[in-house]
Amino acid sequence: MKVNIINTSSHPLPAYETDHAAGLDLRAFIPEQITIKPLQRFLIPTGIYIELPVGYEAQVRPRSGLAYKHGITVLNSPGTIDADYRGEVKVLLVNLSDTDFIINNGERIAQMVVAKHEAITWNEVEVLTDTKRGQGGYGHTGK
Ligand SMILES: O=c1ccn([C@H]2C[C@H](O)[C@@H](COP(=O)(O)OP(=O)(O)OP(=O)(O)O)O2)c(=O)[nH]1
Ligand SMILES: [Mg+2]
Repeated sequence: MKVNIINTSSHPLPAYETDHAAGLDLRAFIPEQITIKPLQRFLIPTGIYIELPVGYEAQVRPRSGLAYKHGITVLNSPGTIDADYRGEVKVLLVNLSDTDFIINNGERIAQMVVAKHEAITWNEVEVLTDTKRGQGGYGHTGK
């Protein structure tokens, strides 16, 4: 599927890094570098603008390596890019480690998965159908 994109950054377009990867890696488009201090959050520009087909969304997800090695994750994970959004794609990173983390311009900071979604309409009723689980949740089935 072809998706319209404007790239105002000086970096390559978001890309699948392996043949069958689900996520397109997003690169930081920042002046030089930034430092994210412990527990600090940072909204990082990518310099890209996309136009998703109606019925699709893009999810902004963490990169596992950054999370595992440095405690860097996407605070609002998964971030949601709506099909009608025309602004710059931005990545909200947070540093959950106890040390500063430096991000350089052009570094791959997150990944974006494009997915189909349903648009529903509500059928408002008085009673919902019965199930074995019923209203049990939040650990209802045990540890
Ligand atoms: O990680 C993200 C999440 C969102 N967005 C953009 C695209 C999305 O379509 C828009 C709104 O996001 P969302 O609906 O999650 O935020 P909101 O706080 O509900 O804002 P709004 O009132 O604009 O919907 O912000 C990003 O660039 N990156
Ligand atoms: Mg919203």
